[in-house]
Amino acid sequence: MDVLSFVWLLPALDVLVLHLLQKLCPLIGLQESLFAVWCASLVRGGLLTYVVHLLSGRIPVWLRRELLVSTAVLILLVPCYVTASVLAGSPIVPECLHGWGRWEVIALSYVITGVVALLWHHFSPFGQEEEEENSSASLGRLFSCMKPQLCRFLIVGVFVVVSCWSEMVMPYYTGRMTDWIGNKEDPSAFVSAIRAMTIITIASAVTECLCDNIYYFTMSLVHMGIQGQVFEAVLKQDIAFFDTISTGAITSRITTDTNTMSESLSEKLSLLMWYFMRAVFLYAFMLWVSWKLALFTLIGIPILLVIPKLSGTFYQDLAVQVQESLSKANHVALETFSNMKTVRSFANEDGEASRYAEKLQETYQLNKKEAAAYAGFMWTNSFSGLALKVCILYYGGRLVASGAVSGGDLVAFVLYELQFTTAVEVLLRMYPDVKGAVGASEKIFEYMDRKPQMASPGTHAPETISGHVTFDNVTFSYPSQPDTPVLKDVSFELKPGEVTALVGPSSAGKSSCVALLEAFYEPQAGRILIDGVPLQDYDPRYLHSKVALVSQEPVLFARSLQENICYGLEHQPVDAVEKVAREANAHEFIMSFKEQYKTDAGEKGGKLSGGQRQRVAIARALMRDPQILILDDATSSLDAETEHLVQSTIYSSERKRTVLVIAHRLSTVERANNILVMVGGEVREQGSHQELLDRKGFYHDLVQKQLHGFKQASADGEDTSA
Ligand SMILES: Nc1ncnc2c1ncn2[C@@H]1O[C@H](COP(=O)(O)OP(=O)(O)OP(=O)(O)O)[C@@H](O)[C@H]1O
Repeated sequence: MDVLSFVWLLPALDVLVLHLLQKLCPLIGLQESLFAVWCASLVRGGLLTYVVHLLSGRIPVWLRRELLVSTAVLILLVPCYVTASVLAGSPIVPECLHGWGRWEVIALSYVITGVVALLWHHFSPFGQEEEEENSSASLGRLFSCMKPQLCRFLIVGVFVVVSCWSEMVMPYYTGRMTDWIGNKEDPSAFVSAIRAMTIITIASAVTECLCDNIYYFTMSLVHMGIQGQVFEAVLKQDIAFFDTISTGAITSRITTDTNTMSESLSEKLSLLMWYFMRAVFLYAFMLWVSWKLALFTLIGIPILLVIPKLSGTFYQDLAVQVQESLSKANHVALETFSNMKTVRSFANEDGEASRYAEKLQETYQLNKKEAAAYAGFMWTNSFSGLALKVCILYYGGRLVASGAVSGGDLVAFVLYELQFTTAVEVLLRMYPDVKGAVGASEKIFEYMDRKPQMASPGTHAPETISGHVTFDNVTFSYPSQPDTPVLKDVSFELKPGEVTALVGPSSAGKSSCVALLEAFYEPQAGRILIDGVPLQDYDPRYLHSKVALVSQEPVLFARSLQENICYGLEHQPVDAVEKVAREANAHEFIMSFKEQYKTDAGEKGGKLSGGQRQRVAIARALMRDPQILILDDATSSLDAETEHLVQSTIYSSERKRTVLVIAHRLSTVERANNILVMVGGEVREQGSHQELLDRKGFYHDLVQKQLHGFKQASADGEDTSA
């Protein structure tokens, strides 16, 4: 069934239901009463809503939503009109009462509904079906995060009910006192009312205090849980994720977004709970005092409900935009502070300051819009609330004049009503905030739900591996640049007990081979095997305990040197730490520090020189006693003598490990068992140093160029000294 035929089917069904009801009502004795109108309308509405839901799988979500709104308007038009005129004192007009069975009334109600539907379609911000689904999904997720604290929330709920009930009886006693002042028939009534009010006030204050205490404590537990979960989820992501999303955006998500969400939730949810309970109790008391006035109040409530729904979504969108804009500003600040030396050396403090100011300006513009949306929402809310109060006073005055209610009842009702509209207003005012929190949570759950793009991790973890690595026709491009292959049909082997060197010009793809061997990415074609088993079949933890990498720019953590060397390994004996530090030729300089192995490395190892950082990083890799050791230009910052010492350790080690060395300084790799020459993402040559020199190919050219470069540099040096 197409959308159009469905839209026609609904009115046809409606007219049929109306005719049936018109015939049925007199048969079952429902005539000329308000009750009959409401019963018939509820049956009609129920049937239409059921049909919309029944066929909802075949129509778009937006149409279902709009049909439901139209159905609500359609079925409420006549009963609301009849009720309002009856409450205003007009007698029941049978024609009017049965209006929903007359053609012209049906036609008129359809015209009004059509106009409302059109206005709704154009001005309702609920255009995006996905958004709505996301919102409710996020809300569901938020509640599921609170589930573990269900018991505490139940206790809070009980306290809320007790406290609200205590508050509710106050206006009742005030009303009784008004009657006592008017009549003075029962002198003890005043004293007992005052006594009851005192006891109830104390009880209410105590329960409220207890409730708030438990609630805020529970919410901080929920916050802690969510923050921990997001952090864990981010840590599990593949490296491509960190390539595409800035560190600023990630940290903002973990800190700012979770804070915004928890703050708004803990504060607003508490208010929501209190005021909702209050509204329920207040309305019950209002019904008890005067059902007519209570019904009259209820008619005005839908007006108060529609406004926040409209502005709430607008506000939510703005809240998301503000969060994004803030995260961009954070990113600029983070990038600047983490590269402070570069900024200073280029004297670009002003440039960075204006870049930051630019981002803040964007946030400010959005904040202005957000504030305007909030102010508009508040204004419409207060205005509609005020209008409702005036109408109630007018109608209440007429009821007192006719003797339907006493003066004391009217006072009690007005007191209840004042509190009730305040409660509804607060509930509605919080709606955008809760929506804002849901907006922030959507982004958080996006991270929590994000599945790493790589194939699910393997489980292969043999007791030992020999470390035979095979690159078998590997083709690879980075996920951020899928159309630019950086490795093309690359094949080579790394044998246990041998040192293999990877050389070639810059951007040849050497580090990309390392990234693949570290399983940071997966190749688009070909396979990488260790001891004949595909890399992705290995358990990632096991793999990283067997394969260790010292990268081009090793990053140390702002912890002691000992902690840095033992990174990822717990409780290592001091002897073992010193042994690997000696092998990496780091022991001597570490001992020269006042605090020796306890010396703090500074942020990113900033308190050490480049060469010292590299040696600590080599020690860190050796500490794991890896079967496969990768040194990606890891000795580039060392002086010739230190580099020679470090290399001696690696080349002459008794441990028969597989070593892959990447180096720009070709003198470093002369002793390697096998040298692979990479150019433009392909392996062009391989062999020993001598074999490659004899071949007079790329390697020979590279060596010649470096030799020439050195000679030129020394000649320049001599000239200058002369
Ligand atoms: N994370 C990344 N995302 C996208 N492209 C990348 C990424 N890392 C490297 N590349 C690109 O891959 C190509 C090969 O880079 P790679 O780092 O493997 O070269 P290299 O031979 O190690 O160079 P160098 O000797 O200068 O370190 C380059 O063109 C580079 O721009």
